[in-house]
Amino acid sequence: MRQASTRPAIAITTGEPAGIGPEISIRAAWAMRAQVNCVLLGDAAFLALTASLIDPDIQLAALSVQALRNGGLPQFGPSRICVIDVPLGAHVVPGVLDPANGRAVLATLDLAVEGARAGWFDAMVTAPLQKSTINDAGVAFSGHTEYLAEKTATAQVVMMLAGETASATAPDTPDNVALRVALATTHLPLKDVSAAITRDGLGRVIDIIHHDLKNKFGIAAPRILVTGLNPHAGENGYLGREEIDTITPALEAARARGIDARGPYPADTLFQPKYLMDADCVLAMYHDQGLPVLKYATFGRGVNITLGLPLIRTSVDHGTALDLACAGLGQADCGSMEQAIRTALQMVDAQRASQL
Ligand SMILES: NC(=O)c1ccc[n+]([C@@H]2O[C@H](COP(=O)([O-])OP(=O)(O)OC[C@H]3O[C@@H](n4cnc5c(N)ncnc54)[C@H](O)[C@@H]3O)[C@@H](O)[C@H]2O)c1
Ligand SMILES: N[C@H](C(=O)O)[C@H](O)COP(=O)(O)O
Repeated sequence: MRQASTRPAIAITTGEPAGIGPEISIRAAWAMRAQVNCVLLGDAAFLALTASLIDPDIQLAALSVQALRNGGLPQFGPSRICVIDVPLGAHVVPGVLDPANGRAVLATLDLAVEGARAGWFDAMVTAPLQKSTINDAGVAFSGHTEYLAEKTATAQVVMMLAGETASATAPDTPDNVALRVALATTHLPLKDVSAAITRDGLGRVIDIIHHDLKNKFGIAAPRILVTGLNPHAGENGYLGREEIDTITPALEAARARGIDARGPYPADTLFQPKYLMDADCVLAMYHDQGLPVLKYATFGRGVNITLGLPLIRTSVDHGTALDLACAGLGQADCGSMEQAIRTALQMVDAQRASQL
C-alpha cells in the first residue's frame, strides 16, 4: 500500500447532482483515502450534506481554486477528502433533472482539466453526467470523451472500456481475464457510422491504442484484434464492402508500422476465449457493437478510459441511474467508481515508469 505522503492526487468530478454521481464519488473517495488524495469537484454545501447522510464520520476539507492557482495542491493526510466548491445553479431534487445545473457540471470538467494540465492532479476521474441535461442547458454535448478532446485541443481520442471478467456473468470466459474494448467511433448515430470510418482515421485510432497501451498500461507489445463493421465481416463483400475497402487496408498499413493489429473478425464470434486469451484489446467499430459485450461480462466493475488525451481520465461503466437516486442513498453500487480510481492510479504509475 502507498504511504500517505506519496498518495497521488486525483480530481473527481461528481457528475449530475440529481443522479448517483455525488454519492458514489464520496463513498469511493472515503473508502480509498489511504491510497489516494481524492479532490471532489462539485457544490460544497450539497456534497457536505450528502456526506453527512452517508456517514457522519466522513471528514471533508475545503480547498479554494485560488489557493491552487497560487501554490498548487497542498499536502493532505488520509483523514479527510478534499472538496473544491463549484456552485450549482439550482436546488437538487434526487432523480429530477434540472438544466439550471448543467453548466456547473461542465465547470467541474473544466477545472479538472485545468488542474490535471497544471500538475495539481495526477489524473481525473469522472462520475456520470446526464448528456441530455447539458444539451438542455444550451451546450451541444455528446459525451465527456468528445468534450475533453475539444478542451485539450486533441484531434483524435479513443474511448476504451475495460473490466475483469467473472464466470458468474460470462460462464464461458475465463475468470479474471482483463477484457478491453475500444471503439473506432464514439457517440455517433448509427446512420453516420460507416461514413465516419476511414482508412486514415482507423489508422490513427490504432496508433493511439498501441501507444497508450504501451505507455499508460505498461504492455510492451500490444495485440489488437479488430472487428468488421458488417455481419460476418462483410461476407467477402456480399454483406458490405467496408472490410475490403477500408478496414483491411488500414490494418495492413498498421502492421507495416510494426503494430500487431489483426482482423477484421466477425464481431459476433470474436468475443470467445480462444481469441481473447491472445489479445490486449478488441477494437470494435461502434458503441453498441462493443460495449454491450463488455458490460455484460463486467458491469459494475468496468472502467471507461479516454485514450489519446494529454492527461489521464477514467470513469465509471454506468450512467446517472436516476431511478436509484430517487430511491434514496445506499442503492447504488460504487464498485465501478472505485475501479475507475484504481485504474487511474495504475495508469499514473505506468506512465511514470514509461518516462524513466
Ligand atoms: N460516464 C458517464 O458520464 C456516463 C456513462 C454512461 C451513461 N451516462 C449517461 O447516464 C444517463 C442514463 O443512462 P442509462 O439510463 O442508459 O444508464 P444507467 O447506467 O444510468 O442505468 C442503467 C441501469 O443500470 C442501473 N445502474 C446504473 N448504475 C448503477 C450502479 N452504480 N449500481 C447499481 N445499478 C446501477 C440503473 O439503475 C439502471 O437500471 C444518460 O444520460 C447517459 O448518457 C453517462
Ligand atoms: N459511452 C459511455 C458508456 O456507455 O459507458 C458513456 O456514455 C460515457 O461516455 P463519456 O465518457 O464520453 O461521457
